[in-house]
Amino acid sequence: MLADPQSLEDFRQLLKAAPGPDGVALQGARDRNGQLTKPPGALGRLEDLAIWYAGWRGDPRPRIEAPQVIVFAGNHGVTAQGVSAFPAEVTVQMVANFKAGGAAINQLARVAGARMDVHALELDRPVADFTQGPAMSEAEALGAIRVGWQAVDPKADLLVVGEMGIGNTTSAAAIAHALYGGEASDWVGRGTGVDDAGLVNKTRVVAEGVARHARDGVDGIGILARLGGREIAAMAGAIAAARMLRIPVILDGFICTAAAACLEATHAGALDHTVAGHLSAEGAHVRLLEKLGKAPLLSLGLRLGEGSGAALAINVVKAATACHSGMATFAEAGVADG
Ligand SMILES: O=C(O)c1ccc[n+]([C@@H]2O[C@H](COP(=O)([O-])O)[C@@H](O)[C@H]2O)c1
Ligand SMILES: Cc1cc2nc[nH]c2cc1C
Repeated sequence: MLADPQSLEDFRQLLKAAPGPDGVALQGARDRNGQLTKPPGALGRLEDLAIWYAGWRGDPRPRIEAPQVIVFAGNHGVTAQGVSAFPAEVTVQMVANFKAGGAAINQLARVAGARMDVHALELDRPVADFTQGPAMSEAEALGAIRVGWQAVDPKADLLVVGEMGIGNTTSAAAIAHALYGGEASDWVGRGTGVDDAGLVNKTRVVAEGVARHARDGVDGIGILARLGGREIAAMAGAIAAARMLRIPVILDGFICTAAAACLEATHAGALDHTVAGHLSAEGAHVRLLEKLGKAPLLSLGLRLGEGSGAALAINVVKAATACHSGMATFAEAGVADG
């Protein structure tokens, strides 16, 4: 069994000591890719995806049979500042909807052939409003990271982490601003649909939070605790646990990517086992992905969260490995290889 992080410092050390891809499997997959019945490079990014996946799984001819989607939910004290177009009660109501199978992510997980788990994190106890103090104490952040860590099925062969949390685009914008600087307005978007006045207010809230919490010596994990939320910390924990288990991860939208960015800021390379599933319509997602050097697989104008864009991208990664592992080589098919 994968040992839990015992403290935030332990979590930092685990990130640093995490395994890389299997070099032999990577080379085997590259060699196989060069022999498949297609002009070199003709499957575009599907080829890179299949090789990347093979390296992390340690298998030059892998199959995807057990994808897992995990949705984490959390509530945010910063909603008291009027930063969302929807009331905070929607978080608990949507959790009931996930459990009843009625949300978009239930349908998308089913289409992708993925198992889906839902973890609601202390919804009756929102994290603190970060304009007033740290969103979470170290102990609270660790607790949420551990929920995410333990939620990953060691037998899964592909992972999507998604979230539900009214107010969490404010938290994600504050994380991005704290990690990458610029102006607060560079990172703030409309979330569930705030109007122009709402956007101005949200920008002020993000600027205040970052001015209060982003100081020299506060790393990605420190930022995660001070400006994040339980569902955001849980996503970070799950992404890190997947790395220990060599399970490739597909990142979802703006909030999921902000959670992931906290890991990369703490230890460069911590996201090498991840791909960006899609580009969210939340304005700053494109900037965040650029900072991480990740090109999204899909761009469909989604801005839902829940893991929806990443769940759609499971089908793309599955298609990439199906081609890679199922296609005949030139020699097997008796096709002239130019
Ligand atoms: O994934 C995204 O890029 C995304 C963009 C905008 C909104 N959301 C979802 O909307 C909620 C947060 O929006 P807000 O306006 O309450 O901060 C939260 O439940 C997210 O899952 C998600
Ligand atoms: C209805 C609703 C569903 C969501 N799913 C993820 N974020 C959401 C926000 C709202 C408001």
